[in-house]
Amino acid sequence: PEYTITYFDVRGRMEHVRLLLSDQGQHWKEEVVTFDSWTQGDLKKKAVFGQLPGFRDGSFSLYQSNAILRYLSKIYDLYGKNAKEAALIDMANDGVEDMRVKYLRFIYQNYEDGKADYIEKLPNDLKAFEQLLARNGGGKGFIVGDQISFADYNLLDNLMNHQILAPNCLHDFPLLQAYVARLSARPKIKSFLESDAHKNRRINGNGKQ
Ligand SMILES: N[C@@H](CCC(=O)N[C@@H](CS(=O)(=O)O)C(=O)NCC(=O)O)C(=O)O
Repeated sequence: PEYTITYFDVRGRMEHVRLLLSDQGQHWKEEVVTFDSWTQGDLKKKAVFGQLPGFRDGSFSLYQSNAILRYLSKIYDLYGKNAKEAALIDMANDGVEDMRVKYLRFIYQNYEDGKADYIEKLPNDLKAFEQLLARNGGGKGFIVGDQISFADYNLLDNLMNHQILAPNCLHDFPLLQAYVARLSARPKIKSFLESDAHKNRRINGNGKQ
């Protein structure tokens, strides 16, 4: 397949898709959009919702990061084994999306003044994922079922971003701590995380993390 990611030079809302593609042994092209070309060119007008990321699979074009994630999950069998598992995966992914929206609002609108409060309140959100993991076979595997799903890549990226913001944020969540270590040690994920492409890409457009 000919995959292309069209996005700003950030991890942002696409690093979990990059984790998924890497873990599934896939390659992709990066079409990096600068803020100038975004405001002066016609990319914004062409984007369905006037926003990035965009994703192309050959001539097939898609926007909305969670739609991109779900599209790929159907190609690589990352959506659980049945309707119930798929629904639980959707529930977990929607929970990650809620955390992401909160994180992005904090990063872009209230970083300096809101940092202490955001970090203090973090356990309230993390606890939900610790409990979700615990309910799935004692939390030694994936967030739902006994195979990796697209929600795992999203949760992993989200947790790693929060460990950069607050290095000890998983201190009281042993299952999540082991989960991050376990998933980031998967060989293809490990080499992606060690790549310059990943390491040199900022998490957020304003450089705050
Ligand atoms: N729901 C969309 C949100 C996309 C979005 O907010 N994109 C931002 C960039 S980022 O927050 O994803 O980094 C954007 O295009 N901003 C520029 C603009 O809105 O003109 C998704 O999940 O893809």
